[in-house]
Amino acid sequence: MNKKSSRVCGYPLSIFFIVVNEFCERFSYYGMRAVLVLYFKYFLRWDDDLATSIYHTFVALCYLTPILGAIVADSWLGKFKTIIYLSIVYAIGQVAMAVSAIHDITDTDRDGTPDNMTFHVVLSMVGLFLIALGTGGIKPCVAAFGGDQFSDHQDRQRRTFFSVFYLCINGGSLLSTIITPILRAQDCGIHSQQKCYSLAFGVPAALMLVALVVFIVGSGMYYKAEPQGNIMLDVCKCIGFAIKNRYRHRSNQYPKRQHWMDWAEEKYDKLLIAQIKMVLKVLFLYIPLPMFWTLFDQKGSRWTLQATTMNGYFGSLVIQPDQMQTVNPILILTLVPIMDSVIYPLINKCGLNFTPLKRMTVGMLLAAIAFVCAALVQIEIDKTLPTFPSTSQSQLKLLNMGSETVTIKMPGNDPLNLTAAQVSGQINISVGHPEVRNTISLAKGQRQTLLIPLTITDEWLMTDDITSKPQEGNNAIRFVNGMKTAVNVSIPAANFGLIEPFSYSNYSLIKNGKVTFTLWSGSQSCEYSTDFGFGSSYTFFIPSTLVFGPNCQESITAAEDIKPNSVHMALQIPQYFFITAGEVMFSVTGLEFSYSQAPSNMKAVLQAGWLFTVAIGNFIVLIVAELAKLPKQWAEYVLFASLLVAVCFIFSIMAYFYTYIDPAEIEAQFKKNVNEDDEDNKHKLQKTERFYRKLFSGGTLKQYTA
Ligand SMILES: CC(C)C[C@H](NC(=O)[C@@H](N)CC(C)C)C(=O)O
Repeated sequence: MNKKSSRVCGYPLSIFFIVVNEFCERFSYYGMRAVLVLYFKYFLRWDDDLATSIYHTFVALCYLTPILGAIVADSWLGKFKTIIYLSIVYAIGQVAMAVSAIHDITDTDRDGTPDNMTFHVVLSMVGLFLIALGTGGIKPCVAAFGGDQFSDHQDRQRRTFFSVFYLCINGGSLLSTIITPILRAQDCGIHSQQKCYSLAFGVPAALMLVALVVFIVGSGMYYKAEPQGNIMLDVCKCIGFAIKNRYRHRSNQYPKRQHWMDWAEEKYDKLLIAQIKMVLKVLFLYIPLPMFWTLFDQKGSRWTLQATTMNGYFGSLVIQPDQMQTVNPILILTLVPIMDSVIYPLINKCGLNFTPLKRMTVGMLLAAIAFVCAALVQIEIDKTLPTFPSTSQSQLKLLNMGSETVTIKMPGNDPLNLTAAQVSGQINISVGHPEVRNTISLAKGQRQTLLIPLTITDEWLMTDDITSKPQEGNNAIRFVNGMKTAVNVSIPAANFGLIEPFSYSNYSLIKNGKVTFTLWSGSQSCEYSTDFGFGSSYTFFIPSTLVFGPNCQESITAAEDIKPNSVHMALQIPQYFFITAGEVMFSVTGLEFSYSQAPSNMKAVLQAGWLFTVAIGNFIVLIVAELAKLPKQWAEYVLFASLLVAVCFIFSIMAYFYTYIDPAEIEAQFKKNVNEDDEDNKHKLQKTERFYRKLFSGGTLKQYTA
């Protein structure tokens, strides 16, 4: 094999183009993904369920298409051409997404909304399909192509390459997940200014083109392994023949063979059989691995939801719940160099042989620890959550809208004095109590507020209050108007509308931070400013005594229906730390392991097998979450952690019996022996065969040194 491209510090120069390509491609992918759900929801106007389902289907597809790309690369086009062609498909997909997000194209009435939504939906779905084909298709090829650039003796350099490759993945994704949401938030358009999704998709499209150009520029420097015919078809036929032949010779009269694949020997090349054995051995080892990804991929779902129930104020910096996910790539950028240059060498110095499979096992355990941390944080959060009424209970609040003190006697409760404009705390009442006055009807499982009018003999009003934490860390706000005139309340982001006298508005969701409400009654106005945290709910009461003017703020009463989140988001950092440390040990190692243990003609196929474990992991999340349906979130985290520990135990046993191989060495031996036909070499061939028979039945070929 001639792999003599120009070298810098012992590394082939060609890998520079490959890692830059990966950086740009991951920027493109994660940047587009960061705004995808919002595009579905706010541009295509889909509901939450549809948006989430299509999003997850897209992500799952991105991890299924690697198999397609790998087969094309290993059997037909070779990795280089596959990367070029699929990158073009990918870039077209990104451009289609950017064009689909230009509202002006179909906005014939120029009101800012597209008039032919079908056009935008179809174009974006075609775009997403092409992107899934492209990103998934090239993924196993780029990693394997990078590995191909190293000579067989450059194990150490190749390991460093996979670490740098992983750094580029995370550098690109980190940058894009910060940048594209900012681009989306800009206003742009020809006839009307709207949120700029076209720019948020356009920049990733441009980066994909850059990735393609960079990859082509390096063309003259790459080592390009030629595909060796339709290898996947040969593999399938060979396996099929071995199974059939074994079945035909099932009777005891036929001598047993070392490995069931040896039953293909009558028809197939010994080298191919040996290569299939190598692949099957690794694929067998992959069986427990999806469980790691099951936990890992919950960062983007469960953990982000957990963050929405937490307080994101870091001093003057406010972190939004979904921004917590960037902790993962940030930690990757710091942990990969630390592991490579400090931790692993230190472990080595201690005389421990920290083999790839041991690293992966430890990575799994770290992920399980991360979920135990998540469960502990959840228990803390649960302590701070309001107690909502059970199905046989009602909760009632009283708000005295009058200017006199009233005394309220409730069955089973002490008399309660409420001064003017005062709101009581929650009162728990068992519904169906015989003494409850029939003038108010309490609803089971509900929180309600009884608005006591200015004149006590007037009709009493009951409001239905919020019975769950507002979603996504928002604050649910409403106004009660105790004045004799209607009041209009607005803020730049929401309008509560005109609130009639002795009436109340619906809840509006408001983001955290300082908000100034403007109250209008006729030509008179009043400004009311307040600071919101995350996940609270308030009822603001406008009393009959309100005097519009500069000091009006003091007359308004804020009744806290749900406390703002108090458990700090920083408490999620340990779980992010453990899952990322686990990822470095598991994923970076697995990437390199999949390359190093694959036969030369199936490198991309094994990379695809590795990525397939990610796809399966994502499906397991859906299945376990559906089946388990645990009432407490912390219990679900503990369940996932326990499942991973169990799987990790099985994996460690499988790993114990795994023998590391050097595929290049095995292949070289077979090729050499097949080419020589004298007696001596026939003898050698037999010796080699005996050697590999021993190997595939569990002997030790290569002592792995980290
Ligand atoms: C499944 C992984 C091999 C995918 C890998 N992801 C990461 O490296 C993450 N740490 C990135 C983060 C932004 C989620 C990838 O190739 O994207």
